[in-house]
Amino acid sequence: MKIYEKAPAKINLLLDVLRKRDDGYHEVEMIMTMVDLADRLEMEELPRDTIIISSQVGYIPLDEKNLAFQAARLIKERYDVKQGVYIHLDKKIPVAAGLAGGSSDAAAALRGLNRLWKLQIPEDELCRLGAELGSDVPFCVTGGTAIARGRGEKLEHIENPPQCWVVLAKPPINVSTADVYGRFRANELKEHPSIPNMVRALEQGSFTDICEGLGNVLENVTLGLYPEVMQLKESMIRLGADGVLMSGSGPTVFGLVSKEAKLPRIYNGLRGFCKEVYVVRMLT
Ligand SMILES: C[C@](O)(CO)[C@H](O)COP(=O)(O)OP(=O)(O)OC[C@H]1O[C@@H](n2ccc(N)nc2=O)[C@H](O)[C@@H]1O
Ligand SMILES: Nc1ncnc2c1ncn2[C@@H]1O[C@H](COP(=O)(O)OP(=O)(O)OP(=O)(O)O)[C@@H](O)[C@H]1O
Repeated sequence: MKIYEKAPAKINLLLDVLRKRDDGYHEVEMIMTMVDLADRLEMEELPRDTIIISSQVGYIPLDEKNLAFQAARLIKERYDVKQGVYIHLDKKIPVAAGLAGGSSDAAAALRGLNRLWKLQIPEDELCRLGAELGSDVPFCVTGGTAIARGRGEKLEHIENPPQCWVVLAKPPINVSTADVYGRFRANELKEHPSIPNMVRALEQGSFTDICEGLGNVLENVTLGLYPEVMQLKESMIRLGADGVLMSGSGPTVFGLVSKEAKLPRIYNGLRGFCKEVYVVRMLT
């Protein structure tokens, strides 16, 4: 039997860092949501005790470094599954982009293998397993729109956020999340973005307030390292996006746009100097 799972990309509407923890991770407060740019996983049971990963792209690891491989290995170990699995990753999400592509693949593998092997693992347990694989994986297991605290694993969902267009632009640089967090200095922060304001804006469906409330304290680190990310932000604003922010540790910049009629100008303007531009919808 073959099963399929979608693995959508996430964006951070808000990312705040509270402090560095003793375990080396940072205590964060974020608001994340999914967009309809997605990888697709095809999973097929193998009679042998083995995990095989393939993909149509050549620039991601296909061995135990792949997060989908790690998800399959974890579920096999914890639930004593003797069968193996073949997972094909149809990659559409740009890699090392701040869009949680690998994390979403891992989450989709957890959801899919739970179905394939009829394990009936409840969602909160899948999230706990996901947290062992990466900080963004629990959110990717549940999807939707959520506040994420702790390392990213403590989730509180926000119901019925409004829909809007999202333009994503990824400059041709790869950013290491560990490096960005490593360079972040909490004591140099002058302002924190407001979680309550953003939650209110989402709950009330106020697009203007959502755009005003966008904030990511990691932006300054990445912008300092890569001026082209700043240029991309400025271009998106100039071309008419209503709210613009870097996602995660970057380098992808997203623009929220309420009116469809604005999209061609923004897309064409960005494509003039940035190869990877996507027009997507927020997944609500
Ligand atoms: C930047 C975000 O993507 C925003 O959603 C996440 O905070 C990072 O999520 P992720 O890529 O799943 O992160 P992980 O794979 O768990 O960690 C990668 C590295 O980022 C740093 N890291 C990550 C999460 C966190 N709360 N504090 C950290 O300091 C750590 O150095 C860690 O070694
Ligand atoms: N299934 C996968 N898809 C893409 N990259 C993967 C995968 N598994 C492991 N990786 C590795 O993870 C690294 C980070 O890729 P990913 O696309 O997940 O980053 P990201 O979008 O910045 O994630 P985040 O937003 O969670 O920090 C890549 O350099 C790649 O080598």
